[in-house]
Amino acid sequence: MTMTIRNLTRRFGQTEVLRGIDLTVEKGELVALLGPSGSGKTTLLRIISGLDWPDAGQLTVAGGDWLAKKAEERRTGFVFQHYALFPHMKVRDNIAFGLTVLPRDRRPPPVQIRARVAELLQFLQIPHLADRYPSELSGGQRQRVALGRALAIDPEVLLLDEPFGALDAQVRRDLRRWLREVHDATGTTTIFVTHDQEEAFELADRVVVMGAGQIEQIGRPDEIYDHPASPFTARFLGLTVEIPVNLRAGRIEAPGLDGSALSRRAMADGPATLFLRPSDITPVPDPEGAFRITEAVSTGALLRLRLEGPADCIAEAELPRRAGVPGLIPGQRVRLRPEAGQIFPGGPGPVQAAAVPSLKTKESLQ
Ligand SMILES: Nc1ncnc2c1ncn2[C@@H]1O[C@H](COP(=O)(O)OP(=O)(O)OP(=O)(O)O)[C@@H](O)[C@H]1O
Repeated sequence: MTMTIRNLTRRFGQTEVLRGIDLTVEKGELVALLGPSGSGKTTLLRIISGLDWPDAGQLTVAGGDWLAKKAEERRTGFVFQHYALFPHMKVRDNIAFGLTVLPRDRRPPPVQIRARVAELLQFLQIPHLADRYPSELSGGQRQRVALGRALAIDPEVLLLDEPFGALDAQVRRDLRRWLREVHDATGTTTIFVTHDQEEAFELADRVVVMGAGQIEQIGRPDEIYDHPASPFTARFLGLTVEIPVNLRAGRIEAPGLDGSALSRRAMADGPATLFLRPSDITPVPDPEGAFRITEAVSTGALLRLRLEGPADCIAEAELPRRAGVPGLIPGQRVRLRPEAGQIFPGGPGPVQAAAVPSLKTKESLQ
């Protein structure tokens, strides 16, 4: 079933924490809510689950009004960052919990509950943990059990709030893959909250970028990565180098910038700001170059350069250290060759948050 959210707002005192959220999640989709701390992701998830209520707006699932239903009537499965397993219950009893507390008329008989738990333990690859207590599990194992408990009731919507946030990087990666497999096998509509870009992009069918209580952009991971629609999204997705440029006949011009690798833009002439990822900048040694290397740091695999340009413009470039371009040492002059980037109208100072003009290939502009 489809979930539709329309113009949802939520205020805490004077602070508007959700400011008109519009979102549709299709049946069986895995959607990631991605955004910095405080952008309203958890508040939105809590409203969907029925743990919190909006001040205005609509939330429907399969056409039915979910705001008219209490949390326990909504059939959502919820997994939090901090394991909310019952410490005095074994794993099998934790997983069974949601079924054992159903009202008598909807509660399956004990034999069916046991069968459902056994099936989930197998499916989630944790049958060997069935008789352990939560204190005898690793963090990753606890989150597998927490997902089992959320899935036991066969939820209409599965809600995950930073479920892997407290785990180390390798376990997170393993669990991410595992979760995607579980999702593909169950087809449960899933909304996943994270502030980790890599996690959102690897896991989700669509990513919803949130900033300050608003949706900044919705799209497939590659779409968003390649074409961030606002300066906010660009900065959040790592396009942290901002260079004031001038647009002339679709060409990007700035002192010390070699824009030859960038396609022409279908934008009006005038001042603009070019947003770049440090890894998309190639510094080319050039005695006449307008940028000067002020710092070079090796992280092992990468060489990170800090560059100072005209009009106090500071840039950062990051390249594989083994590429070993000679001359990239502090004091040397370079020009910058961006391999990819995003441009927004407006010069130095606040950049217009207007929707990004569509990127055209060189061919389509000729
Ligand atoms: N019960 C509450 N009372 C007052 N303010 C609240 C309450 N719950 C959340 N907020 C505020 O609402 C804003 C959004 O919080 P929310 O937890 O939804 O953000 P988030 O994007 O999930 O952040 P994080 O990634 O840190 O969990 C924050 O500024 C927070 O302080």
